[in-house]
Amino acid sequence: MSRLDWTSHTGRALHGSVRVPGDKSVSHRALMLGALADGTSRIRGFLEGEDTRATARVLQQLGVRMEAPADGERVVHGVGLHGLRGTTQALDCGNAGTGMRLLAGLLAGQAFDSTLVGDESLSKRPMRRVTEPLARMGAKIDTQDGLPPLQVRGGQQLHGISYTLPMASAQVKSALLLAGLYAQGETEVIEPHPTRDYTERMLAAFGWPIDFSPGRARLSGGHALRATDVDVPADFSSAGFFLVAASIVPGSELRLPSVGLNPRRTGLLQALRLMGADIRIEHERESGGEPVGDLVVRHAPLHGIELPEALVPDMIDEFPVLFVAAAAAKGKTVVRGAAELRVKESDRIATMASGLRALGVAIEEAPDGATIEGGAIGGGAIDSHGDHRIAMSFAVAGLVANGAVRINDCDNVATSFPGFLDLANGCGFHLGPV
Ligand SMILES: O=C(O)C1=C[C@@H](OP(=O)(O)O)[C@@H](O)[C@H](O)C1
Ligand SMILES: C=C(OP(=O)(O)O)C(=O)O
Repeated sequence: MSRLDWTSHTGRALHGSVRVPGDKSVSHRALMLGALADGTSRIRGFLEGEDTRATARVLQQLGVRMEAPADGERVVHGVGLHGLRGTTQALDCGNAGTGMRLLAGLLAGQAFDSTLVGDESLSKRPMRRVTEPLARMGAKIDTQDGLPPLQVRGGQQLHGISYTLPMASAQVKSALLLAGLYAQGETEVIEPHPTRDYTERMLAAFGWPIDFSPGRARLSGGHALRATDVDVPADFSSAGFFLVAASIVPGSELRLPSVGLNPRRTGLLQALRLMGADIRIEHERESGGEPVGDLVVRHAPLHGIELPEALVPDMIDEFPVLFVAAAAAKGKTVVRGAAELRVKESDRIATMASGLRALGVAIEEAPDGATIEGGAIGGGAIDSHGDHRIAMSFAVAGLVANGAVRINDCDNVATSFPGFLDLANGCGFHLGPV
């Protein structure tokens, strides 16, 4: 297959209003809960990304009818908690860790067998973190040495457990809560550090009794989900590329309307402010049970920081672009406590370190982070390793580099951010296919 490469050049100052697409985490969950609900749910602001479309296709393979009346809209005809139909076909989650891990929990309680598969990158990502606690609940899931494909055996009676997560992971928490819908008794999940709570909030919105507070969630089986409409906010992680871009390009000012501001997602905002960024929140409001607001970011000189470790789970997907901000900042930035980055779509510590080094940036890797010497970024060629966030982060680096930045293998940007190229060029990037 031919791979799409991009080149990013310095352009003009960034200006305008950038409407980034819908939140990926919320879109996956809205499809899943809509599918299991009684009645019809309408999702607005749905992310038309490859990850979330893969989840939609999997649910359709399991007998859920869905319509797409417009771009960014889905009507999901729920089949009820016990209405999914098994299929002998493999269920392809594409590139999405979220899709596969949440579906593993959801499928563990069904009466039928299923097989979950993924692309090359997903096939290397650890699944024992979900299969082990699910097995404690009575699930039977076979893996290839802890890796996909997952063979989920149906017909198992699950029972609730109390489980303390060994790592901060909203995906593992959510997998257990979804299995908990089918379990006898109570399922409790305790986290070492609170993570995004979309599953908990959305279960409550679909009428399932759930008790949750930061770091803890508890529910019992034996209830029903009631269809409800979901308004998906714009994805803070997608906004993150523009927050860094406008911060580092002199003369820039961007407005990012209606961005989801769930506090478990906005660690990058705090990190950038600690570095000296000028980011304002306007029109803060609530939409669909989630805080949203318009972000206004202006250029400001950034300086290096020692990133507070407590922020790490709240910005787990934003490290690639934070590394670019650190490379463009004055002084040294130290990141620790972020070992989870090594098991994302790529090893994001290693891919960022090799990419930044190729652009002449001094960066030292640690097992759980990196130390980055800010200063000049040069031109050069980097490999995204098929990782969407790495590709977009280096597109941002190109804005301030002393020469063109060539980014290999950018097809995967469509997994989380379809339309990135046009939105970026519309506000002043100088980015295009090679
Ligand atoms: O629950 C979710 O929607 C997600 C949780 C995070 O993964 P982990 O649970 O592995 O930290 C994040 O990296 C991913 O992009 C989306
Ligand atoms: C890690 C990510 O997603 P997932 O785990 O769903 O593949 C991401 O989008 O950065």
